[in-house]
Amino acid sequence: MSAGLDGVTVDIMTRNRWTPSTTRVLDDVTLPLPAGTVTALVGESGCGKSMVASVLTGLLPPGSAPSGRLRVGDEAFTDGELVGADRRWRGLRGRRIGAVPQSASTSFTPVRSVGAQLDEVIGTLGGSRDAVELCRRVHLDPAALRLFPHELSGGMAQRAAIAAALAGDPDTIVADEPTSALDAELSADIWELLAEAASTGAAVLVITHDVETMRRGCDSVAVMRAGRIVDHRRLDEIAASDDAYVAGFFERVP
Ligand SMILES: Nc1ncnc2c1ncn2[C@@H]1O[C@H](COP(=O)(O)OP(=O)(O)OP(=O)(O)O)[C@@H](O)[C@H]1O
Ligand code: NI
Repeated sequence: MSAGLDGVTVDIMTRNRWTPSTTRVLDDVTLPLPAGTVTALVGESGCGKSMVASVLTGLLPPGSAPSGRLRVGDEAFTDGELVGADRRWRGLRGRRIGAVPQSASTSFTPVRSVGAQLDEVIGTLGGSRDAVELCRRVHLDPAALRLFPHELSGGMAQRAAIAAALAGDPDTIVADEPTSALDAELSADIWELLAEAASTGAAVLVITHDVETMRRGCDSVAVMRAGRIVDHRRLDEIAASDDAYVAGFFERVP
């Protein structure tokens, strides 16, 4: 099932001493996420990439005033419904939309084994696969289920976090910088894993700074600047852009 943002603008009300002011963090963002593909989202720090993830997961911060439309499969959320208070969000998160956090360490509590925590997620979401099957899907040795989060390597922890995101069999997957803590080889593995999830029909969005290994698993790249999508094309096309801001992200891509 495909997903996508359509003309989404988000203003956040902030209070500076006594003067309320509004910051536009997303400006008319249209980002289609077709089923079966991986879309990468790049852009300078603070340009709004994580806000796009917040829109997709219904987790915009308090004080957000959104407009526009989000589509997830056959569900559509318009304007105020985008803040995530809508009851439909509860059925969506985890089941239709899986989120992979930036740091795997934020997905797991240190006090219980990885297996116990995965079982809990599967139970809550009514997932059809058990923890061992999920491990196989993310190429994680099921022996890791007996371990505590601090006993996993960075790459293993990120695989376990992806396993948790896949537990409810979501058809849209949003990963915010899933490879930022990993070396190039492990990053490439994670991209391949996300591409594998897409090959089973999921729409995958990966927010990243990792242009060197993204070629291992991405179908198109969207570039953001100051809350707007300024370009969105295939990696080979966009890397050859004449625009200095856009091309700047791909300088080190051989
Ligand atoms: N809770 C919040 N309240 C008000 N403004 C916020 C809030 N969270 C983020 N912002 C603002 O929204 C803008 C976009 O932030 P966002 O986190 O989406 O950037 P980003 O592109 O993900 O950056 P990075 O690469 O550093 O993660 C920034 O200007 C930030 O200051
Ligand atoms: Ni971010």
